[in-house]
Amino acid sequence: MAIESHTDPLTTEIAVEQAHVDRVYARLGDATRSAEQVASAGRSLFHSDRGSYVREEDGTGLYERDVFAFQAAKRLAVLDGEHEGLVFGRLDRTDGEVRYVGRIGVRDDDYEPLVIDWRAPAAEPFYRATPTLPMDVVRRRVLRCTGDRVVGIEDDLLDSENADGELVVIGEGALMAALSRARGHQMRDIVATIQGEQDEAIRAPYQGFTLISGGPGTGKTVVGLHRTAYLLYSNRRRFESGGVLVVGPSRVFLNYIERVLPSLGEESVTLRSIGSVPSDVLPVTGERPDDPATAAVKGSLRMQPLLKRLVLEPLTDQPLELRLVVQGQVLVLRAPALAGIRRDVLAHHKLNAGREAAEKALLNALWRSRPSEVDMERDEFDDLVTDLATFTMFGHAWWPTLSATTVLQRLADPALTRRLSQGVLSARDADLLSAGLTDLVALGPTVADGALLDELVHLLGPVPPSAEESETSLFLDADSEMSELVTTADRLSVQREVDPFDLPHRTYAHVLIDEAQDVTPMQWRMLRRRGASASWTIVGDPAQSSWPDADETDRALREIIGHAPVRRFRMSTNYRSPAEVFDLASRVVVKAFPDADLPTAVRSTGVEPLLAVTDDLSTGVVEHVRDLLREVAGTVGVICPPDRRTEIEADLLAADLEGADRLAVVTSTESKGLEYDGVLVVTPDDVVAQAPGGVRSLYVALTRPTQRLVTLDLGAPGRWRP
Ligand SMILES: Nc1ncnc2c1ncn2[C@@H]1O[C@H](COP(=O)(O)OP(=O)(O)OP(=O)(O)O)[C@@H](O)[C@H]1O
Repeated sequence: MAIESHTDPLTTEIAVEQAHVDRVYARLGDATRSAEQVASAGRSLFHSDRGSYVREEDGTGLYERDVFAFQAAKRLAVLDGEHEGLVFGRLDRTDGEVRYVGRIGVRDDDYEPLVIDWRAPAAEPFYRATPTLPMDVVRRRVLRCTGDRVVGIEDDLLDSENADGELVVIGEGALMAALSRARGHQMRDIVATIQGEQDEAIRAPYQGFTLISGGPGTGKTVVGLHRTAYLLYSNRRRFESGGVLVVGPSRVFLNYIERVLPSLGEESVTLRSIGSVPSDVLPVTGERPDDPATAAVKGSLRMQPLLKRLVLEPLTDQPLELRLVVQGQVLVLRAPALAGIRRDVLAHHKLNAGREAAEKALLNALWRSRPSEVDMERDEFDDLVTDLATFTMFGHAWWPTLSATTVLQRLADPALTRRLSQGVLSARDADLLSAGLTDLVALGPTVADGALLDELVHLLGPVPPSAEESETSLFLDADSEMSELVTTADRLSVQREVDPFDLPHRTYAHVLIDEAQDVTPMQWRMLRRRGASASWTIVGDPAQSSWPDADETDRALREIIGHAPVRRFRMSTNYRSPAEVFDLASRVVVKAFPDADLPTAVRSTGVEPLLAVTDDLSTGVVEHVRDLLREVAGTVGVICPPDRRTEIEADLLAADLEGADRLAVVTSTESKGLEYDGVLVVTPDDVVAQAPGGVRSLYVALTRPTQRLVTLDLGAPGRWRP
């Protein structure tokens, strides 16, 4: 149908862009069909180490453009058709050239670009050009698409002097439109509206350590994820074969961010919650929280010497002497001799790898202690002794293979813990630790236990597979698998042969740590094992930290960094919270932490936060949640102290609220990194009292809303108010 001249400029421009988008999808359809034929013929020859993935570099027998189109089509298949279009940007340049920018690159039959991948250097001006530095761009256009349909356009005129008189400019800017959109349960990519300072961090070279800091809502998480996609694009061979690990604070957080990388066309990344990082060496993962005081002990570097002592501590039910009969003569090794052998062997071997050496040392000691009546050659003596059932049984009992869980569980005994932790932990901390380990076997490890178990695997050496089986069945439950997202990279690592004498940690070529301010010193040690020769991106905001000893965690991080090159980026704009909400949150945090890095909120809604007081918490919560569900189109979060959660969940369930599928009840710790359109913070004073970070945890809660904030005090205005 011809476009009528009297249609409005938006309709006309949409039709123009739709025509180009149609060409792109048509090209992809054709290319996929022909490339699949070529690829399936060539697959047996060029099968890559990534399963069904034919590498761009491996296409020796395929025409380069076919491989290219095949890759593009494969990536297209993972895009979320309902939300995200393939093409999202257009640049009109001063020289008249038009470039389209998309989630992936697509070329036409003549290998001319129809769409440039957003990560390619040619797409850089899309993110960096400004009216003061237009980089030869006259107009930047953001296309809003639903699947393959163009539904909206937002333009920025960057160089009015060089603009052709016919150039149409539409909309008030894509960023504001994107920021005002209702939020769902999952984070979206921001590929169409990445801002200049964010782009610099995204495209920074991979080597060494890239540290990204900034206050709440400045896009640190989303920038980290886009950087991951950028690194995979720009160094695919290195990062796809070496693996990329993304670590976030919790399973809830992973669920929240899990769509972002696939929507950018990247799937070969391993996402793990901090509690599930050791799942490569342990059959269990930790998602349970500890109470803040116990978590502080478990996360501290003081645990390191304690665990070392624990590994050297003989088991209580170990035999005290070895006694056996050879040629009618009794040979005996008593406790001091056994202790000496144990010490010598452990000086050179990890416990689980030391059994053979221990047996040899026992044979040596027995040989030396034999009475003269024993008359035989050394070889004969060794054969005879090793065949004795007494000797074998002694070996099992005296030098058992130990799992990390079995060893850590010993610290649930307060007397042992107090003795072993002398000079390292106070008596109070030792008791907290013991109490915090009583449920280790019954309930599985806590998040903080994960790093302790990992340290123990490191100290003990892995349990050989045959010995592991009985341990494995202890905890495996449906839940434990959900704390990580299994990707191609994981599946490959599972297929790896296990060498019981080799440390089995999976290592990665790049590691991205989000919410790094909450990583404890013991967790940093655990992470370092996964990225010993990796490059790192570390994202965080100290003002949102739950960790009581900032110096200790800084030290642990500095130790990881060593002399590697460090690059720092600071994000300065808060894209999440309206100015009215962030103003309140900043006043709360600076009262306790005057050095907090406060960004500038980019958006204002004109609606002040509502600071409410109620005499009846149940009624108050239900009323305010009902109002919020009516006022915002997207999600509503109720952020409460841990001890009120069950009661609030029950009240909300009983109230049968309309729109409850948009509603979530979380603690401030769980709300880390998440956001909701409307937020109700219940009894902020209790949040301060019960959460590990005190006022900093309340600051996290107050900075979660994208639209509305309500706080609810019980009985009288709270002490938290600025
Ligand atoms: N350039 C952008 N365009 C559109 N949306 C953006 C942009 N940058 C950030 N956002 C949005 O701002 C919100 C906050 O981003 P993000 O969660 O990454 O911030 P953060 O710095 O990690 O926050 P916090 O420290 O509070 O967890 C998200 O909804 C994100 O999509």
